[in-house]
Amino acid sequence: MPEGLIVKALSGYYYVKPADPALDEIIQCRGRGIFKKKGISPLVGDRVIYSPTENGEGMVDEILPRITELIRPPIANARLAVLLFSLKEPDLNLQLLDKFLVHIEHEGLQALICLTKEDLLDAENEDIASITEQAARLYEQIGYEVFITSSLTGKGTEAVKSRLAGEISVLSGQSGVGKSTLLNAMFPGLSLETSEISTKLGRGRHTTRHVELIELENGGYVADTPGFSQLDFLELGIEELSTCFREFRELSEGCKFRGCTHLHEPGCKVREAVDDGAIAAGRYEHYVQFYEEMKDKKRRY
Ligand SMILES: Nc1nc2c(ncn2[C@@H]2O[C@H](COP(=O)(O)OP(=O)(O)OP(=O)(O)O)[C@@H](O)[C@H]2O)c(=O)[nH]1
Ligand SMILES: [Zn+2]
Repeated sequence: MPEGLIVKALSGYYYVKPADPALDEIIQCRGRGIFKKKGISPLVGDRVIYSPTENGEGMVDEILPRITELIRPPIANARLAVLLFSLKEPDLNLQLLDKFLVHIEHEGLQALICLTKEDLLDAENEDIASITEQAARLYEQIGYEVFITSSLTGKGTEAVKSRLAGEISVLSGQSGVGKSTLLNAMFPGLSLETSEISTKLGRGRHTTRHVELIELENGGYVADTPGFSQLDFLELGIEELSTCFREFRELSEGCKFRGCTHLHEPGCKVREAVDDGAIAAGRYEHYVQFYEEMKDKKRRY
């Protein structure tokens, strides 16, 4: 039976791209009734076994094991989360970046940080230039890949492009940080609509949503949906939060108390590292803020 990739799901149909490169037509498929009975739903990004039916359509018979599974957006097998944060317009927001990173760590994806609109930094913006450098160095030290990009000058775009090859990626970032513009700069054939145009039409690009994978010319796929649209912490246990701060993980094993929250317990290695400067104060501050936010939510629900 042939294998394929679900690239779109809409109105009960799954659109499957055959794995065989000789078959370049997308096949419109239904899912087997058994999936529904078992409470399984095929997802965009699923590798599946399908069988062609007489009417030129097909049937998804089997879903191959997933390596990751996101709920919002509903996508299987994405391995890379590309986080876009503009250096200006809007200003770099490291608290939001850390929030995204918590979610990505929780989902088990790899994060790739793109600091966009580098061309907007000029001689008058020395402060921002040094904040940018510091941020890039900080996140690299923690173990993330960081790219500084400009879709206007092309800086960094080739490097990001080659990282997307062969991967299923989700792009995340606030509205206006340049997601569509970056995709267009990397893959001119795509001609994605950017914000200016959609505001003219008086509606956001992402108002009617179905999830779809955009095939890239280098064998990668990007989800055409804002990734991680829901950034509340409802799915995350409060005790899991500190494990989503990568640089806390190993250190926390040395904390005096098991289940140390790193807030006020004596003998806390994480807080010691903050005092020594081994953990950035800003990251720790965000940890405390998110912790409080989660505690608050628990009280309300
Ligand atoms: N100067 C400069 N402007 C950019 C760059 N990238 C994007 N922009 C501008 O930023 C605005 C928003 O860009 P989009 O690509 O539409 O942003 P988006 O993240 O896709 O936004 P949403 O579709 O709302 O999620 C547009 O006016 C772009 O021209 C860049 O590298 N440099
Ligand atoms: Zn601790």
